Amino acid sequence: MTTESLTSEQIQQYNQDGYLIVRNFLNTDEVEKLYHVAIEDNMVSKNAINVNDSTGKRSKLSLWYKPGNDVYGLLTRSQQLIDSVDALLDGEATRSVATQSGGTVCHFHSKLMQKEPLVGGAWEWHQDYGYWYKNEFLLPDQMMSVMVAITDANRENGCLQVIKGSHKMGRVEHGFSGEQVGASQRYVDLALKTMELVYVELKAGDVLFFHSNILHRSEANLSDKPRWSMISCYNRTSNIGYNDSASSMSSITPIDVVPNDALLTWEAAGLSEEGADFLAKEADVSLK
Ligand SMILES: O=C(O)CCC(=O)C(=O)O
Ligand SMILES: [Fe+2]
Repeated sequence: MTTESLTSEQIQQYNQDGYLIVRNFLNTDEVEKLYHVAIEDNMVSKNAINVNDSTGKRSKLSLWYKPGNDVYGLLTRSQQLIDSVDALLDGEATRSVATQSGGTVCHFHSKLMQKEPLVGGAWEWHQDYGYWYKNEFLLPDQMMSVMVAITDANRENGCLQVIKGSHKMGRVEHGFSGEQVGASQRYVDLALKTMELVYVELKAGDVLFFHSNILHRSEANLSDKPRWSMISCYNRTSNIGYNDSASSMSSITPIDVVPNDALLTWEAAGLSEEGADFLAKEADVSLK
């Protein structure tokens, strides 16, 4: 794992663009471990939810709230990742206020996104805060997502696309689009008149940090290569989700941080039955 702190230029770039890519965040051994555990993880497949796109293509995802002692948990709780998130959340102006009010970094949820070759479906344009608003979190600047590429992600296998700078629009209206909830097409079209659409191509081990209000989507995976990634979402203790249904209250529970080498050196396998509180599709207000 990289041990370099984010620079002030990187923080500025995140605040300006709404996202930041850190290349080679994980080294080859770490990615290999993550990949092998993930593809053989019975708990991941057992708890996978299928989400259809508007053309009937199907994506699989497994979502849990409380980060555990499994490989994913050790990564999401690693000092390096938490320090990076801590440096990016809030923006400079409100940082000291958030810290004073106990704004420690918390883990909202993580999901393993499994976009299989040829069948892996698209995700409509949306803001993650478009969903999280329904959970009644009030402060979008205190929420973000971190995508860890477990396999390479590129145009061919349906990498993430973002509209650069769109987080500055604030929350956009969302409505149903097939089984998914998507942002108002009108506002997406208007954003694209002046803002750049960026294909976020990642190599396995690269990490993308993105603001809860950035508009993003991805296309179907029409290639013969899988596109697997883990998305971990973070919050601060100072931002209460008044309608957050997760019983673990992980979104306002400070993270039990682990050293960077835990992922490689601690004995850790896949998800376990006890502890991990998986999302059942019918339980989540934001998917309804
Ligand atoms: O994995 C993707 O392509 C996008 C998924 C996403 O944006 C989400 O689950 O919120
Ligand atoms: Fe998203």
